[in-house]
Amino acid sequence: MKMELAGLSVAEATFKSFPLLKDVLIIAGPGNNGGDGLVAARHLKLWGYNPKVYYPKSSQKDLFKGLQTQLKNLDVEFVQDINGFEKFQLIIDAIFGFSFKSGEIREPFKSIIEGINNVPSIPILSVDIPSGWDVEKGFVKGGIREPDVLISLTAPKPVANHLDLGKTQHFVGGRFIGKEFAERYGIEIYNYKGYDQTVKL
Ligand SMILES: NC(=O)C1=CN([C@@H]2O[C@H](COP(=O)(O)OP(=O)(O)OC[C@H]3O[C@@H](n4cnc5c(N)ncnc54)[C@H](OP(=O)(O)O)[C@@H]3O)[C@@H](O)[C@H]2O)[C@@H](O)CC1
Repeated sequence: MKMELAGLSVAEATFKSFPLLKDVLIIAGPGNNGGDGLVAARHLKLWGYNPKVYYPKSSQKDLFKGLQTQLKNLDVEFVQDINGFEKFQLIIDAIFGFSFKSGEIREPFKSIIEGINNVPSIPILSVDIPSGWDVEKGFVKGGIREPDVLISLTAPKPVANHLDLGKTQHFVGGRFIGKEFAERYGIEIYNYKGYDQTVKL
């Protein structure tokens, strides 16, 4: 359930930030961060975007197989490589989230991030953590370039304190947590408007 709502938050932040950039490449990593990307791809497709998904290390868990089936049923294309980034208007970075372990980034993700960094003209929306950044300390060499948008899920992580807020728009999508959970873990409940799943900080 959380992945569904988190993925919806990712799609909503995309729509709020980039309503006109319909040709989106979603790069999904091997864990739940990638799952958020798959869910976001589905919503974006239904909202009139033209998402394509690159999912080089797909999970064999039933939940993830189901997410892929849903996308295929909606004619969302899974690309087999990402040569020619230039044809996309926007990259959604759903490669690594809060379980990323700093240090050497293993392939194929090392080369994927290098490829993204080599095309600075395409904006990036990062899901929860800019991929390759240290979850506590922020950017480290080899990490993805500073994203244009970060959507923090559940609550902002320490990495968000290292963003250049002159460049990066920061959203949070955590409407799916209950009051009791928030109080227990000291999580701020933001002022979500109407039926919005996200709020811009
Ligand atoms: N739980 C919740 O409440 C919620 C969670 N949510 C979402 O889940 C995300 C966390 O998901 P997660 O824990 O599945 O892990 P995630 O960050 O996707 O990546 C793990 C993968 O990365 C890999 N890997 C690691 N280091 C690596 C390296 N150096 N180089 C290469 N690979 C490396 C690692 O590989 P392994 O070590 O297993 O070989 C593993 O396969 C979170 O950020 C948010 O988006 C939201 O939906 C809201 C509610």
